[in-house]
Amino acid sequence: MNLDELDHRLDKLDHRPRVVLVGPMGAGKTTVANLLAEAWGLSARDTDADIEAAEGRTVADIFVESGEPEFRRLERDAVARALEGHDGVLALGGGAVLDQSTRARLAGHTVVFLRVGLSDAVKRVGLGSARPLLLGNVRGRIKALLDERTPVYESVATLVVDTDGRSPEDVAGEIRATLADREEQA
Ligand SMILES: Nc1ncnc2c1ncn2[C@@H]1O[C@H](COP(=O)(O)OP(=O)(O)OP(=O)(O)O)[C@@H](O)[C@H]1O
Ligand SMILES: O=C(O)C1=C[C@@H](O)[C@@H](O)[C@H](O)C1
Ligand SMILES: [Mg+2]
Repeated sequence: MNLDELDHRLDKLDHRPRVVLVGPMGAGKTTVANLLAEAWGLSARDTDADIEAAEGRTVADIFVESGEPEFRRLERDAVARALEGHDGVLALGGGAVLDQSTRARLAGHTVVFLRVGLSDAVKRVGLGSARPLLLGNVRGRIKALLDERTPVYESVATLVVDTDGRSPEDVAGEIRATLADREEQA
């Protein structure tokens, strides 16, 4: 490896997210990412927000106007960019891990799966239309997504944290404590 290649590799290492949060809608990824970033003095980034900023339209509008496959393509690229260019806390969209290349990219990262059960997820997402995959039958859609995706979240996670009945602050506190313990032992 020549010096340029080495620099490039080191540069990439410097810009790894401190932690990547995955999990279903309502798990609290965006909320907990902000709490962790604040506690660590880092910035929080969210791939849904990145996509909305780049496209100048909401996730819901992208689904309606361009369809889910186009959203997933934008999401795959947004995740790849954030994994290489963000050294803070990164929240992924709820369905990002469905993409095989995204799952491969997550290998070697600290990935936290925020687990949430059906009843807490339904309470948290409410009945709004900001989440296009839930339109029509929020409870039924969330149940189907949880059943289908839980094994996928588990497969990429290096830490699983239960969030049911807990405050976002409590969840963020557990993540900080567990990661600090692991670092001490490493
Ligand atoms: N542990 C928690 N307990 C109670 N409410 C929570 C908890 N975590 C998040 N919430 C609330 O649930 C709602 C959804 O949280 P948030 O937007 O962070 O979820 P998300 O995982 O980012 O969802 P999405 O995948 O749709 O972006 C917010 O109103 C948030 O305040
Ligand atoms: O779970 C999902 O598939 C989604 C979750 C949200 O974060 C958004 O990325 C979008 O609403 C799709
Ligand atoms: Mg979110």
